[in-house]
Amino acid sequence: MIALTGVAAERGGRRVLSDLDLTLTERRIAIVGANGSGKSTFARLLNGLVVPSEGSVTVDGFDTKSSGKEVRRLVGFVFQNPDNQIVYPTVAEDIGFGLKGRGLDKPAIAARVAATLDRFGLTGMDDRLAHELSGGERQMLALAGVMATAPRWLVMDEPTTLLDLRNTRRVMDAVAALDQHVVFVTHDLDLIAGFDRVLVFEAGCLVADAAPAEAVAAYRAIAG
Ligand SMILES: Nc1ncnc2c1ncn2[C@@H]1O[C@H](COP(=O)(O)OP(=O)(O)OP(=O)(O)O)[C@@H](O)[C@H]1O
Repeated sequence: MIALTGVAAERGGRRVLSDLDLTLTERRIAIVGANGSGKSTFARLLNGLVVPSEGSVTVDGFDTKSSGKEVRRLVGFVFQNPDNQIVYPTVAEDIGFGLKGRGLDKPAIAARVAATLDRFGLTGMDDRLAHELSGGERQMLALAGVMATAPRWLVMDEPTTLLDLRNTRRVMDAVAALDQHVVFVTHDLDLIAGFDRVLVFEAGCLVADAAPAEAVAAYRAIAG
């Protein structure tokens, strides 16, 4: 469970989110709202990339302020642009990187990398240079790299924005197959129809928190 208690957050010294009191337990949670409404900031609060200026955020009891390391193991984060998280030249090295420091020996890392490539449709791409992959392949690599570390929660910040229809479908199919809890930030309202819960942000406030049909109607009403 992720719990936000009396949370406010600042970016660049300015308050951009206020009055957040909610618990997240569902498996598929979407975050929608206008540009600048605070969606990315909310997503970043969940894994400690941003810590609250007021209140607290806890993940399974670990506070993001005082237990950042534990929180980042529990909550994986996928950025809009995969280039922000692919750090190693080849596909296999990049996935292996995230597994270092977890008490796995070399053969165990190799086995986990191979299984992950398989699972995300990247089989045989081990030695491909990440920067030579297509945008869709790079986003799958970013997702695979995070999932290889087996987080309990996955936060995705507009992961399909740079993708064409086919690759968007590919990412959404991969997400649908995950056992993990997923928090998914998007402007594409078609993608979230089957989600359990949708949070709507407007000007730094949570203004609707409901099932998709009701939340999307509230969002459309606000957007005019
Ligand atoms: N690093 C930063 N420094 C200063 N201000 C920031 C920073 N990041 C975000 N902000 C500001 O915080 C507010 C909320 O931004 P945030 O990125 O959370 O919104 P968003 O809803 O994700 O927007 P978008 O849909 O455009 O991605 C905006 O006013 C933005 O300008």
